[in-house]
Amino acid sequence: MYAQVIVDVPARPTDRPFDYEVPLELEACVEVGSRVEVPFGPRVLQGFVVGVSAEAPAGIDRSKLRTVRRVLDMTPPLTPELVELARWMSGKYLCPEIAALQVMVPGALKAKYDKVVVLREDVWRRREEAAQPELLPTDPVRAELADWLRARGEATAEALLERFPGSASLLKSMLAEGVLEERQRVQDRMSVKTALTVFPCGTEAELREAASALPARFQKQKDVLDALLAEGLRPQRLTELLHAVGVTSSVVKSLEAKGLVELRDVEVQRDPYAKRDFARTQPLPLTEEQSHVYEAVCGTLADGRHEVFLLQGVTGSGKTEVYLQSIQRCLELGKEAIVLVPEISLTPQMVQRFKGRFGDDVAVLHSRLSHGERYDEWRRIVRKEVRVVIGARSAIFAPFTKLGLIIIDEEHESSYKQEESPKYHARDVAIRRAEAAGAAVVLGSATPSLESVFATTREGGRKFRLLEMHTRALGRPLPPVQLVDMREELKNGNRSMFSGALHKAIEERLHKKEQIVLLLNRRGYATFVMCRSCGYVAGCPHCDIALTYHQNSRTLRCHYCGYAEREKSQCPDCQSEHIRHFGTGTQRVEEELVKLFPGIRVIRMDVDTTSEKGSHEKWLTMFGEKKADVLLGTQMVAKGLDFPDVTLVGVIAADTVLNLPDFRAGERTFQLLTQVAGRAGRHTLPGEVIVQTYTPEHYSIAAAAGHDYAAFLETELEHRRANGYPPYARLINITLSHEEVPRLMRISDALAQRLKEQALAARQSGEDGFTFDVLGPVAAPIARIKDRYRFRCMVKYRGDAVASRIVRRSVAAFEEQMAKEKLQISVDVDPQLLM
Ligand SMILES: Nc1ncnc2c1ncn2[C@@H]1O[C@H](COP(=O)(O)OP(=O)(O)OP(=O)(O)O)[C@@H](O)[C@H]1O
Ligand SMILES: [Zn+2]
Ligand SMILES: [Zn+2]
Repeated sequence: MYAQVIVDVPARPTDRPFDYEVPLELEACVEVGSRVEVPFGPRVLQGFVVGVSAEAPAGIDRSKLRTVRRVLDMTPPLTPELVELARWMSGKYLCPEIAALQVMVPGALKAKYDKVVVLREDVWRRREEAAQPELLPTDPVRAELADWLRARGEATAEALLERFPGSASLLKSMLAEGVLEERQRVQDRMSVKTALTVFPCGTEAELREAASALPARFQKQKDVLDALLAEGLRPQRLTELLHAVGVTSSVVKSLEAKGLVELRDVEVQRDPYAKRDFARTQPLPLTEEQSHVYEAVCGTLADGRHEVFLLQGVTGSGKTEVYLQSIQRCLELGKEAIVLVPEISLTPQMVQRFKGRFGDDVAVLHSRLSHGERYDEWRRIVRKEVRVVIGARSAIFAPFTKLGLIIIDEEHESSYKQEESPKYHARDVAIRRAEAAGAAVVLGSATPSLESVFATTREGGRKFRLLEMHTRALGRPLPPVQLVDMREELKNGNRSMFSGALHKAIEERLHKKEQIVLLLNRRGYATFVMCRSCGYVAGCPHCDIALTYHQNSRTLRCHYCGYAEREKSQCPDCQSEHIRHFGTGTQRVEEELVKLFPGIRVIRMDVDTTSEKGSHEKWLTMFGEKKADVLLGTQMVAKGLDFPDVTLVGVIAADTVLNLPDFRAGERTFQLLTQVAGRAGRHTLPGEVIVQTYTPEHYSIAAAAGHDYAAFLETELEHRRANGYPPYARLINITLSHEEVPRLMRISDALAQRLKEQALAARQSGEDGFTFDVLGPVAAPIARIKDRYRFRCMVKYRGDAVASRIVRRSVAAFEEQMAKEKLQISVDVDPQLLM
């Protein structure tokens, strides 16, 4: 048998399958998707099997083929379907195939390489037999060490020295002789967690008898047996048993010596939700709008067809209940389901809703899990112990084999795009995967992305089917939104960050004991340090970006390279002392709230207060228990939260995102305002929203205030069409970086030139149905990071396959330069962030 293997070297020259022979004894465990250890040049590497065949590959000298050394897992971590998906990702996102395969398995399975020592039996025997015995080294440990190693197969040097203390020089000389050999080995970063477990040996009657036969001085041993009997002879973890009975392990060891119990290592599942009880919930009777959507999805599920639905439902319309019941149906049909939610809204509330409905049938995958927890959740999927997975972006790679339904909640979120290689978009990967599996996809949002809405229109080719829900499930209207023009406030002498209207509204809520959500959009709102006399702004010496002020440590830090310096008391340019930090961080809002409303209880949620594991959850639980009046935060308070007593939502400044150099700025602003407004008045109490802004006339802000998606869409599409931006075209960002500007400029020009030539060549060779425009090169919006200058070419294209090929070929021409002179070229297909 032969295997085609993609090896763990993420570089272009090795980005293809290599052929290996599979030894007979491994044939049973090698399949497409297996992880193997193979020799590669002088090294040993991890690789993934992407093809197997009974015949030797044509045109290959069999005697030259090297063999697979080891299969790393009994069950392949990937399915053939995922291997195929990785190939597609590599083509679409222009990343090495190994990068796509690696992103599909948990971090714990990423290879770590270490060295082991093995005994060369042939050399050993030759020496023992041929040599004159008097010339052989006489160390008595020698033979012992060889025996031990022979029995174990292999051992690390540390293990050897631990077993044979003081034998370092022996080890060295045996290696020099060639009797021992050092080999590289692939090791998993994470092993399964095990715990010593006590297994009672014998029937209940036998153990009772044994217990009573024990002499009185063995009372402790009796206690242990009694404890085991009391638990119905259930195997128990050693530590727990010792703790419960109050004895030491020697007592259990004595029982083991008597053959009454046995101690064995048993795998322990790290279940992050183990200690939690989730109250089981029943399906709610659906509203008319909900059942309309549900029926449509079920129809497709029943047919086992692939179809993409765009579910546009206003905030609070009950999309989650529709997801839950659709999944229920999917499971009844014997299939599996994946639910993607943005990391930020993977809150306990969301997890609770899914665990509550499906109990242990759900695995949860998110980045706050430890490596080990994540690995264990993932293996529950491999072992088919769960049929539903809920998680952030990478959960799309859950190794299911009978996928029936993929749900993507808040489908417009830019966090579905991975910003490092492979730079994939989970929405597009989901659709591709569902297509191959014959599964349905539901994209849900109150504010769908323009790309998705466009795909439901005639002009967009009606690729998705639009389903709408216009009313809230609990019958409340959407809350009225009041826009407050902050320029007017300033004119009227109000210099506070709260307008008169917001101030009054907060006061009212405090009086009525209702709750408040305050949003401070921090993007573009970082606190920077500026001199009031000369306008000097403290910037990073290595990156073209302002330093951010951190109050806790009184330092200025660069968010790109980590550079830090002390707070300044004097302007380095003009020596003035009027240098101070500007901008409104959440901390400052909190301070002001406390000053204006004595006794107010504020929960602040931002990167600073949620970095600890579980803190997110702690704050939200506290807020849910009404232990605070205000939930103040960044984007993370805007989404998915469902608290009945929130009746006021305030936005401190709506325009902070609008001025970013990104064509999606208007879209992002509309989405954020609509989402956060949606947190108010979701249950029985009526809600109210106050949005403070310096540009109330901006169409994004005006449309959000009117809950008018259609108006927003019309204006925004107009802009996009006029400028040739998505959804009318797609983009590829090619960023080049180098330490020297003139060199970088020359290379960038050459790349742009080559892109144009390749496009022309494609057209001349008869390719059509595509467009391909090259913009730039220009300096990137952040023109320097870590002392490397950055230039950018932007490609606007239509026609995926051709465009990818053109870019791939053009970039390939610069490979040598990339290797030789520290040029970096990074390609981002369908970029979400343009910085
Ligand atoms: N059929 C129903 N009957 C009764 N209550 C319902 C029903 N469907 C949903 N709800 C309730 O309505 C509230 C809002 O629902 P949900 O949170 O699912 O809305 P959503 O559409 O996901 O909103 P958002 O986009 O704002 O997150 C929840 O408290 C939910 O329990
Ligand atoms: Zn100055
Ligand atoms: Zn920097």
